[in-house]
Amino acid sequence: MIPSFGWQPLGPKPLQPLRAQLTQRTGGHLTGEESGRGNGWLSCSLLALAVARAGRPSSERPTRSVGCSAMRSGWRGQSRVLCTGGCGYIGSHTVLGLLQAGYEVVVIDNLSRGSSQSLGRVLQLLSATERVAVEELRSRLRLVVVDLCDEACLEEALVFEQFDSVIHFAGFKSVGESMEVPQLYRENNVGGFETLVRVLSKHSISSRALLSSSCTVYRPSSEKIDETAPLEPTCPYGETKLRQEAVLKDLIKSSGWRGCSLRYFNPAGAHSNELGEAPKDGTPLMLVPLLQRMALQGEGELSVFGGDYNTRDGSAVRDYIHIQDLVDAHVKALRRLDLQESQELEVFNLGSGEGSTVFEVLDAFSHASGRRLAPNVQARRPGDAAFAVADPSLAHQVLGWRATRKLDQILTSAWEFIRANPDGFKKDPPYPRAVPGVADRLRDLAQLLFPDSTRLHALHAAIMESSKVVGRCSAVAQPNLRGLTYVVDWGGSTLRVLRFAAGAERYSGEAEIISEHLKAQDASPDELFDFMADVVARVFHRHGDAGQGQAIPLCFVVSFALSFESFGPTKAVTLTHWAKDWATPGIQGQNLAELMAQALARRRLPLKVTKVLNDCVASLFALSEVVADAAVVVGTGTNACFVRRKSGSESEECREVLSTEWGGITSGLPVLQADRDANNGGEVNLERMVSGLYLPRIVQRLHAQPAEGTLCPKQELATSMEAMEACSAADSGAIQSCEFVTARSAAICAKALAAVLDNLARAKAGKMELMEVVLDGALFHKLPQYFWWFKHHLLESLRPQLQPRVRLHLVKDAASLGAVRVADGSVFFQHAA
Ligand SMILES: O=c1ccn([C@@H]2O[C@H](COP(=O)(O)OP(=O)(O)O[C@H]3O[C@H](CO)[C@H](O)[C@H](O)[C@H]3O)[C@@H](O)[C@H]2O)c(=O)[nH]1
Repeated sequence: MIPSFGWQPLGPKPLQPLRAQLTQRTGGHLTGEESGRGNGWLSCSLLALAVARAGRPSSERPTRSVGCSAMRSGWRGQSRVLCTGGCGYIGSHTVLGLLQAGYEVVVIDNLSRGSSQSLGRVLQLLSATERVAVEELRSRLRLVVVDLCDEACLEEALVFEQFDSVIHFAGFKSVGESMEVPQLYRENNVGGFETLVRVLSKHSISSRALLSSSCTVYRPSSEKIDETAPLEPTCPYGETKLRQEAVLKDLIKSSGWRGCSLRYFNPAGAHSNELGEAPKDGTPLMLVPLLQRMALQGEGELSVFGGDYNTRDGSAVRDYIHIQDLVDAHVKALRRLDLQESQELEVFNLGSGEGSTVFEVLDAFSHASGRRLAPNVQARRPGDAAFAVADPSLAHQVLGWRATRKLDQILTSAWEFIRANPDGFKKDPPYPRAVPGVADRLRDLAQLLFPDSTRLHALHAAIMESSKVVGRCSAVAQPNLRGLTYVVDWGGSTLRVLRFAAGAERYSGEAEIISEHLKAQDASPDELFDFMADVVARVFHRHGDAGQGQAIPLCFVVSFALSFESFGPTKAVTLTHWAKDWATPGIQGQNLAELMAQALARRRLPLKVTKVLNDCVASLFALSEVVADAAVVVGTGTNACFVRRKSGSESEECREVLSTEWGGITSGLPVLQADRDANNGGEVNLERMVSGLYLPRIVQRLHAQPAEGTLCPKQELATSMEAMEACSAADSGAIQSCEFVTARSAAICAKALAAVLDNLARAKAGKMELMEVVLDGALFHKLPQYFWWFKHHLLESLRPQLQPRVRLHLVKDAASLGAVRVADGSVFFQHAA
C-alpha cells in the first residue's frame, strides 16, 4: 500500500520569516561546529511544521483549484487539448476553432489520410485574425506524428504531457470502405482508441474525452433520430464508433473519466478558401469531396448509390451539416466537458435537422460550381441507410448549439475552396513535426517533471525495486577522532579532501573541481587517482602533517555505486557502475582502495586507506547516534538510488535504514529516445531534472540546438539563456532562475519520501516509533525554498498518524562526517543473503 498522492500545484512562495530562518541556519561554511550532533543539524518536527502551517492564512496555502493541467501547461495558463487526427478534415477545422477559443492544441496524427499542411493553413488563418506572426503561434499548435496503434511510440510521445481534454478524431470514416475492409476498421478505429485511452490512463495524461462519433451507430429509421433511438449499426464503421463509445463509458464508470460523444450526421463544406476538405491521395470516398473533384475536372457523372429507396426521389437522404457549425458544437461541448460533473457518457446528435437526397446535393453542387454534373444511378451501397436525419434538439437545449448554415452555403464553400486549391494542400510546406528530439525532450522534462501521482508511483516502485541491494552492519562505529583522519570525497563534479583533527574546533578541507578531461574516456585510472592524491598532498603539506609517526587513516568516499562484498580493508571494494557522465575506463571492477593506496604511495604520503564507502552509506554513519527505528537519507545528488538495511548484530532487532538518493530512478520509467541519444542509459538526464541543479545543462543544449527551437518560443529561449548566463557566474544564480523546476522537484522528492516512510511504517505494522530523515544535498542548502517546499509537500503527503513520528535533519556534508566516524572504526559490511 502506498499513500495517495494528491498533487499540489505550485503554491505560494515561502513565508519570509521561515525563509530567513532557513537561510540563517543553513548558510555558512563547513565548520567544526557544524560537525557536532545537534549544532549543525536542523531537527525539525513535522508536528511543529503543521502548527506553523495551520497558522497561515488560507489564501497563502496552495490549493487544488489551479488543477494539475494548468500546472503542466502551467506558466502559459492555457487549457491544453490533444486532438488525435487533427490533420484531417474535421480535425483541422476544429483545431482552428479551438485555437481561436484560446486553447493550446497538440495534434497527433499518422498522416495516413490527413496532411500536416492543413495545420500550416490553420496557423495562417489564426495569424491573420490575431495579428501575430505564425512563428510565434507555433507553440500553441504542435504536431506529433505517431500512429495511435503503435503503443510504444504513443507512450513515448505522450508520457510527459498532460491535457485538459482529448478530442478523438483519428480513424477511418467511410461506410462503403468499412464494408470492404471491416477488420482494418476495427483495428484502426477500435484498436487505436483503446491504445490511446490506455496510454492516457496509465500516465494520467488526461481523463476527459470528446469522441467524434457518427449517426451510423443508430438503427436506420425513416424518422428524425434523437439520442434515445435504438443503437444498431448497419456497417462496421458504425460498429467501431459504438465500440469507442462503450470504451469511453467504461472509463467513466470505472475510472472517473468524463466523456462526451458527438454523433455527426454528414459534415461538409469549408471554413474559407484557405481551409477546407482536401482528400490527400486517391479517389475521394465521401459524396462532397467526390463532387468537388468532378467539378474541378469540368464535368462528370456521379454514381448515385441507390435510386430505389423509399424517399422523395429514390436516393438516400442525409442531413448535411456545415463544418463550421460542427466546429462550434465542438467548442461548446468541450467547454461543457470542462465543467461536467456527470458520470454518464453524454451524447449529442450534430445535424441540421434537415435532409437532402443525393440527387438534391448533386443539383445544388452543379449549381454552385456552374459545372454540369450528371447522375448515374447504381445499386445501393452496402451498409447505407435510406434516411439519416438528426433531431438535434438535445444539443440545442444542453449546449445552446444549433446548425445555422444551409446546404447551399455548405456546397458553395466546398466548391470555392477546391477551386482555390485544386491540389489541396500539396504545394504547401509541411507543418514542422514535433518529433521529440533531445532538446525538446529535455525541455519538456524540465517543464513537466512528474507532476502527478502516477509517476510518483513509478518512482516509488523504482525505489522499492532498488531495495534488493541490502547490506548488513555487524557493528556500529563509534566516533574515533583521536589523532588525524582524512576523507577523500569523490563526488560527481567535485573532489573534496577533508582533514579532521581530534579536539580541533574546526576541521579543514579543500575542494577541487574535477577537471573535465578526467571524465573523458581517455583518462587513465592512474591519472585520475594521481589527481586525487595531489589534492590530498596539498592539504597534507599545508598542515605539516608529516612526521605523525604512524599512518593516518583515510576514508575514501565515492559517489558511485559500489560492490558491497565487504568494507573490510583486506577485501576489494569495486565500483559497479558509473553515473554523472563518468566513464573512466579501467576502473570498474578494480579495487578502489588499492588504486588510492598506490596513488598515495607514489606521492609518498603516509596515509592508509582504511575504508571505502559509498557516500550515502557514509551519510548513514553520520547518523549513527541518532538513528531510531528507521532512517532515510534524502540526497539531491545524482547517485544511484539504492537502499540499505542496517541491523545491529548484538541484538536481532532490525533497524531499518534506507539510504536513497533520487538518482537512478529511470528503471521504473520509460527510457526515451533522448536518454538513448544522451548516451547515459537513461539515468543522468532525469536525475538532473530532479535535482533542478542541473537545469543549466539543459539550457546549454537548447541553446546549442536553436534549429529545433520551433518548439521553444523566443521568450522561453530568452529565459533559458539567462539561466545559462547565470550558470556560468554561479550555480546558485541558475538555481534561483529555475525555481519552477526546483519547486516541482521538491514536491516529487517529498511525495516519494512520504511513500517510502509509509511503506516502512506499514511493514513494521505500527511498531515503528521514530523515523529520522536526513536531508543532504546541495539544493537543501543553496536554495532555502527547496527545503521549504520539501517540508510542505511531505506534510501534505504523510498520513497524519505518521507526522509526529518523523523527524527531519538538515545536514551538511554528512557523508564526510560519517566517513570520519568509520575511518578507523571496526565497521564492516557483509553482503546479506
Ligand atoms: O459516390 C458516391 C458517394 C456517396 N453517395 C451517397 O451519398 C450519401 C453520403 O455518403 P457519404 O459517403 O458522403 O457519407 P455517409 O452518409 O456514408 O456518412 C457517414 O460517414 C460520415 C463520415 O463523416 C459521418 O460519420 C456520417 O455520420 C455517416 O453517415 C450516401 O447516401 C451515399 O450512398 C453516392 O451516392 N455516391
